[in-house]
Amino acid sequence: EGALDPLVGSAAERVVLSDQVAAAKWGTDSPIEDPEREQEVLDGVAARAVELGLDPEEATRVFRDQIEASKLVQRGLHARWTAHPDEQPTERPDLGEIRPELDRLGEAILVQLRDTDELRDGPSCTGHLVSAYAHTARDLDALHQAALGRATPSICA
Ligand SMILES: C=C(O[C@@H]1C=C(C(=O)O)C=C[C@H]1O)C(=O)O
Repeated sequence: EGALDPLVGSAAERVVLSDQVAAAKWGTDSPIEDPEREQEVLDGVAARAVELGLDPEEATRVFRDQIEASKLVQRGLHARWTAHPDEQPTERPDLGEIRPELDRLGEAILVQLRDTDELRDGPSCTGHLVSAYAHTARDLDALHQAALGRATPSICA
């Protein structure tokens, strides 16, 4: 397993969990983009980054990309469900139960950022990142591959 595989794997899990977010919001008034929740996520990330000895600005940059990737999945799925009503979700998960799962993955991502801090600062980062992306993306469909691509560029400093 490559050095960045766990980190990119957690980013992929967050992208896949965004399917549940998309289903929770489908057919409701809840918009895909919720700036207040985004700010909460980013404030929490910055505070936790300091505790872990990470640069809070770097950690925040990584999470802005995680958030954009999640919205990419949600927009992609809502477009798919509009075009193909037979694929619409039949059950609506509770957003209040999914957000703690997103927070749990966020913690994993932060710990993995800490564990890879030195490697990510060095010249081998891009190679490790491409390799981790390739391993991880194999298991994803095109939408989630695109989202993982959106989630990962900020990983190398
Ligand atoms: C995932 C959500 O959708 C969007 C993406 C967010 C994220 O990735 O953390 C946060 C708020 C929303 O803009 C959500 O509403 O929880």
